[in-house]
Amino acid sequence: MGLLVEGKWHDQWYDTSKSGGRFERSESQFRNWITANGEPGETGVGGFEAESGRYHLYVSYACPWAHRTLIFRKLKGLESHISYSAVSPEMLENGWEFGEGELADPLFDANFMHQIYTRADANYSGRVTVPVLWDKKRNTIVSNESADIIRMLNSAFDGITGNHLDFYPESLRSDIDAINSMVYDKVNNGVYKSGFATTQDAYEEAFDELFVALDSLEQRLSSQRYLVGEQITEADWRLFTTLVRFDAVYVGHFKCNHKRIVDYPNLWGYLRELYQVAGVVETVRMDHIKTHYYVSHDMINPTGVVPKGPTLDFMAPHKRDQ
Ligand SMILES: N[C@@H](CCC(=O)N[C@@H](CS)C(=O)NCC(=O)O)C(=O)O
Repeated sequence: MGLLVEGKWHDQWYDTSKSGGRFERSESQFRNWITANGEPGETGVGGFEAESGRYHLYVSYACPWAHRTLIFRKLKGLESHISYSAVSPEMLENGWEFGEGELADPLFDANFMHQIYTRADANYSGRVTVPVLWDKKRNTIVSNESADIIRMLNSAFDGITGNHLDFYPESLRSDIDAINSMVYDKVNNGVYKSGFATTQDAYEEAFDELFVALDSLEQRLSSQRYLVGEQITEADWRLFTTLVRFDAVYVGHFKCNHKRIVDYPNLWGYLRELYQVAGVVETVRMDHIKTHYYVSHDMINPTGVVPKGPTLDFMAPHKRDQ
């Protein structure tokens, strides 16, 4: 694990010394926006129009942020329009790396993800994260922010695909934004704040906030089917990718062990329902998920031994429609 400083790779773990042992996530730096006709999008930069075959998505199957983008590519019918490839699950001294066969880099045959970043910006300083949405025409990174990428995929290509499913409908936007910001801080990022904390206080603070949030989501899902009512929105997919990793990884590896998702009847049924949505199961690679976390974070798990369990029956009937 490491980062680029003015285009040079440095192998170093997150620095929590100035934040009282707290893990602080850095902001994504590539924030361009694809729109139907290339007009500037939400972040104000134009010139990236939706075109079939122009863009490539680099993901890790292990990563919950990248996983969101794979789900949107699938549900929005973009498979023949946006190519994708996955990196190896182990993230070691060179950061994310490409592998053999389906884990190779199909565009440049690069060895490491940091080489994709320096192709876009030879002097880039910052973390080398996935997902990355690459523009084959302008030879640069459109975006390395999953929250932005799923918004683009939600609408920019509708004229090409004819798929008008809308996971961010106008009338629900303020509710979606509100739940997203709580879920991001306490749950999506909350599990990382718990797992990467280097002091007892920082860990307990993140842990307590995480389970207060999960309790409130459990409550919410007792009276409504999805996070903002009766239709699946972006907010549900953003929560899903954390929930699906929770019992297999976050409970043990990130010490989020007050309760498992299977102990919450509503969250567990909801998780199974989302998992069973057509197309989603192919985006979930539990082998990559477990290997990535347990092997890559050697300051948390120095032996790199990957636990065999737990057994999770995501296909059991969810009965959320009753
Ligand atoms: N805000 C980014 C976060 C992406 C992110 O942190 N990805 C992790 C993998 S789960 C990563 O690549 N970490 C490498 C690092 O921090 O050096 C997004 O949502 O796209």
